[in-house]
Amino acid sequence: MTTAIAAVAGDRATVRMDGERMGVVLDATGLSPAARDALEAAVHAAAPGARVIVTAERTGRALIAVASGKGGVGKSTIAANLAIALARRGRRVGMVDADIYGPSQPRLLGAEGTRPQALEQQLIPVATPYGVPLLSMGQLVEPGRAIAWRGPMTAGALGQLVEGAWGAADTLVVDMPPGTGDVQLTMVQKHRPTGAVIVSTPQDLALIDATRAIDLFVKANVPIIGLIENMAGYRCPHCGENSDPFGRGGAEAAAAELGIPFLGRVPLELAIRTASDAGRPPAWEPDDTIFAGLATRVAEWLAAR
Ligand SMILES: Nc1ncnc2c1ncn2[C@@H]1O[C@H](COP(=O)(O)OP(=O)(O)OP(=O)(O)O)[C@@H](O)[C@H]1O
Repeated sequence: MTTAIAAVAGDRATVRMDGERMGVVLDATGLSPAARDALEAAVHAAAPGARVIVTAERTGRALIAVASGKGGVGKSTIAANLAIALARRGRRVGMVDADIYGPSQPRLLGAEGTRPQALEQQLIPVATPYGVPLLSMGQLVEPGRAIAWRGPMTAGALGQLVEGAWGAADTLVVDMPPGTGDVQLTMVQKHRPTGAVIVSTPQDLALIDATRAIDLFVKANVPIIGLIENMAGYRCPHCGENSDPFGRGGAEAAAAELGIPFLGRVPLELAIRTASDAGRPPAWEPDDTIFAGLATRVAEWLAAR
């Protein structure tokens, strides 16, 4: 079978055994999307049953997937604020909202109701008041209709967002849907994120889910930049006192156990919710230290790679 793969793909193919199953990594650098698809189909035909992963053409642009094992942990809030905080540190950041089941970036980034224009079939990101241009699933599909989308449609939509006209952007933050579905698989297989940031809450259950999300990236050889603990402790809006209803240090310990870096904690704070829901991300405030700290760690990771 290896000879058959070499016959159709030459040295673009690297064959690995994944347990009982054959895995083929195809380097599609320099190929057009059509040639890439044809090569992938030829390898599938030459090696029936093998798992084929196509690596997208490498550009200098970093792609950071922000993911969580389950919904409602604040992944979108963290993604928006991390993007802004990275932009404030001098990176040129774009936001891809791939959360097909609950695209919230247009609201979080104060760009609700916007629609991107297309130029020669390439989507042009919309500007936001925070210097982070945006393309969102929510701009491509009527609210509530994405639920009925199947794999190929979600894969196509994700491709349109990631391959938009991002111009000078050197970093794309991708707000992933929760869990480990079609969008995640397409993301890791076709678009090869530079790294993944995992968001979790302090409760054990969320961390079990986070572990599943981490696995998906690890199996696909996508490095984990680190874990962010959100809703970590409660900061009282009246007295400013911090309390930890779910205990303290759980996520940090879990990160150590999983062998991944811990990027920091974001407290559960009424002001974060009200400002975020009103389209005024807290990372934009001059006195922000929470998201600035997270962005520093992510920027250092990007610089060191
Ligand atoms: N640190 C925080 N303090 C207070 N509220 C927060 C915090 N983080 C997120 N929230 C609020 O929790 C709610 C859920 O957050 P968000 O939409 O970011 O979660 P999510 O994980 O992206 O959810 P989904 O997967 O459903 O899109 C929002 O109302 C948000 O404002």
